[in-house]
Amino acid sequence: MAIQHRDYDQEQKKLEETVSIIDNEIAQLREDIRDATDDYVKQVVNFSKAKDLRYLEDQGREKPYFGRVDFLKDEVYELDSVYIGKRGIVRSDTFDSIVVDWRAPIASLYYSGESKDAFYRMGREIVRGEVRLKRNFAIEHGKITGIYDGAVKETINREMGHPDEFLQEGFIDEFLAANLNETNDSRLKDIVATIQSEQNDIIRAEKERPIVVQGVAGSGKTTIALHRLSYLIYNYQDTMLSKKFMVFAPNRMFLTYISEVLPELGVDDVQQSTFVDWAARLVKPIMPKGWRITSPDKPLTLFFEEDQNPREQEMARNRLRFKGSLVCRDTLEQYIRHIVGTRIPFKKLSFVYTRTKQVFAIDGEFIKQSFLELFSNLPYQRRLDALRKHLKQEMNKKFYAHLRELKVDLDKQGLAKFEKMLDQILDQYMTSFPRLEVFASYRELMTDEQLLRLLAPADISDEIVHDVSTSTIELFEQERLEVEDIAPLLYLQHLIEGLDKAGHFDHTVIDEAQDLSALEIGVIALMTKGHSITVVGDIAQGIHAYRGIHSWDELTQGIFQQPRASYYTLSQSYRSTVEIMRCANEILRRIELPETILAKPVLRHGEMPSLLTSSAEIEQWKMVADRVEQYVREGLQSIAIVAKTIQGSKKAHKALKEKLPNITLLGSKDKQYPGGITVMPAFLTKGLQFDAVILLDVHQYEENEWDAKLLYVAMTRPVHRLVLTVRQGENAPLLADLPVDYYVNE
Ligand SMILES: Nc1ncnc2c1ncn2[C@@H]1O[C@H](COP(=O)(O)OP(=O)(O)OP(=O)(O)O)[C@@H](O)[C@H]1O
Repeated sequence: MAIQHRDYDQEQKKLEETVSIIDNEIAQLREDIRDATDDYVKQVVNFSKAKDLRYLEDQGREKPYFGRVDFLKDEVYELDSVYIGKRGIVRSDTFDSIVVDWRAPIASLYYSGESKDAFYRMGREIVRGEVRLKRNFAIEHGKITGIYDGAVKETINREMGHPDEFLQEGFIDEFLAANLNETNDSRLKDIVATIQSEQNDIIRAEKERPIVVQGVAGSGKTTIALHRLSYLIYNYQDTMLSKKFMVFAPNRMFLTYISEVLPELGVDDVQQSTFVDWAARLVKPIMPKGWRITSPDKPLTLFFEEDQNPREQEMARNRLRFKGSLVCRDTLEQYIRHIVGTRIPFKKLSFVYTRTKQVFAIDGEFIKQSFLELFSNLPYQRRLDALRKHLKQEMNKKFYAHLRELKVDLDKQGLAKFEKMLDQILDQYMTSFPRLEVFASYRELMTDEQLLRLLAPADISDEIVHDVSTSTIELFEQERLEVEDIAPLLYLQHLIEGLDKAGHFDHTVIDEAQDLSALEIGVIALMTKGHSITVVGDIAQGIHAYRGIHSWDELTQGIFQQPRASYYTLSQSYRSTVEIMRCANEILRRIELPETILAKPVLRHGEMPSLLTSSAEIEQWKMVADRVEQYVREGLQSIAIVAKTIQGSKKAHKALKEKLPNITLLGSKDKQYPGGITVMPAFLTKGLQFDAVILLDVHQYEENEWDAKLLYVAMTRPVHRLVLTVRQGENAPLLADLPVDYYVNE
């Protein structure tokens, strides 16, 4: 084991030297910032020094680095030995870098592993060479407690051959295994010491290109998207501001959950929001006064609660899917073309200059061509302004040519008079162009069935068009918008007025992106400079039958074409034990998805999932409460009791709160995940993780794609323990083929 490592003494000595340098730096920094100052520049410098000091005192001194990489540069044949830590540390007397920040270009070698032809990028330059050593350290209280050499692929190659065969089975290196076994709470943490090579590629992907990541449950998507923010801000601080970074996630609780890790990564001032909260603020100014937006939970009730009207469900599905689709985007664009084609007369513009009796005219066809071609990239309203300006220039050209021809020299007054007259004529002329108002236009399109039929693509059935317009009429009669109206309204605003550039993001992360609609992602893309977007999600976890992305092609081919998106997949799963993932994968096998890749759990074993069967409700609550108490006694800190629906979670809370007084009921309005014993509906577990999960009434999940996905999401949340409960005599279709040796029946 590590303590006996041949280089142990040498590495321990190196560590002690590093700590001693850090002690000097700490003393120096304390000295530097001791005195208060009025000088603004000094204040800024001191602020930054105080931050460095805090890091060195709190973390740097304790564990200055976690890894080392030895790199033999090709041309100079020089061996660089670099120690890598959470933050870079530079000696202030010699300016030598004693620890390299994990985000620095050269640190990339540490993550890509040993290789004969390794390289890293320094700006535009590519530095090539050979990675001779990749070493990980476990350090506690200034002592090295473990040294692990080699990246997984190389180790296996060296020792056993055929690395890919082993990797298929989730073989991981010892250092990562040691780190994962330490997982004993549900908080998201930084993984800078154990980022895997395929994760590193995503974190360090070029900033100007959108990236789309399909990753299985627990593959680290959320974690690496946040590490990417940290990487970007470190490497592009001249062109990017972290306060202009935006993270979109599915609910407020999840946002608080992820925000805990951001300061650790050195990016504590990024914006975070759900799509609805952010977009609702943008849409408010274009909504009619007094109108409201319906709760985002409403469709969940309609689709997941029992005894709902099937026709109503179908209508809602048709309407909501349409409003979130790229087909809707195309229909909105078609609407603008339709207005231009049918409601603008493009009359001839002409007037008589009374002083010389000269007629000045611009042909209607010329005006039409100018409008269609010259300004096609501008929003409609700005096109009108641009056209007016263009017509004025054309008229002026004609007028001055006329004056030159007559050899007339007009004085200032004469020119001003002409300009005034021209302005009046143009103002009058432009009244023939309808001024579009965003909401009125949207309402017209969505509620006029004939018009919608005319403008929607032919492959959208008449039934869908009918459902969209009749149910939207009903909704609007109650002076209500639904969440799915927001994205098309903003897109229409982009087409008519343009979106406010001041609110643009330097980089955007969209987490759990499969649950947003393609149009919502399209709107976010419009608001992100240079399409610098990181989209992460898992099609298998898309729980909304009525919305969401069904295939990443919708984004890679429908939105991110210029520049083209890079697409990545992650199949290694780090969260749950092998036993839990084996059961969860069985659920996924039951549904056919275009891009399903089953999760490969890392080789971390734990207890078998339990199936608790009860004959009556009262017995079930007792079993659940007993199990929770047992887990608490065992030291598990976060235990989630998960019902299929909101109603179910309320019922469970009521039934359990006497037996478990510390239990907290969570709903989508909650902002804080309190830890401990919680009860919540399955959709709310999205993205979170818990030590243990108890899934209530699994027989309620029906044999359809959406219920299977919802169950899969909930089953992939626990780090250590999974319990499923069913009622005796009830058929649980999604568990029907679960091999009996995959769980313990109790
Ligand atoms: N390279 C790694 N080293 C150590 N832990 C890791 C690594 N990658 C991921 N993890 C851990 O795996 C767990 C799951 O990560 P995360 O929540 O980011 O995954 P996800 O893909 O977003 O999951 P889901 O889609 O299921 O919500 C976390 O506890 C994270 O710390």
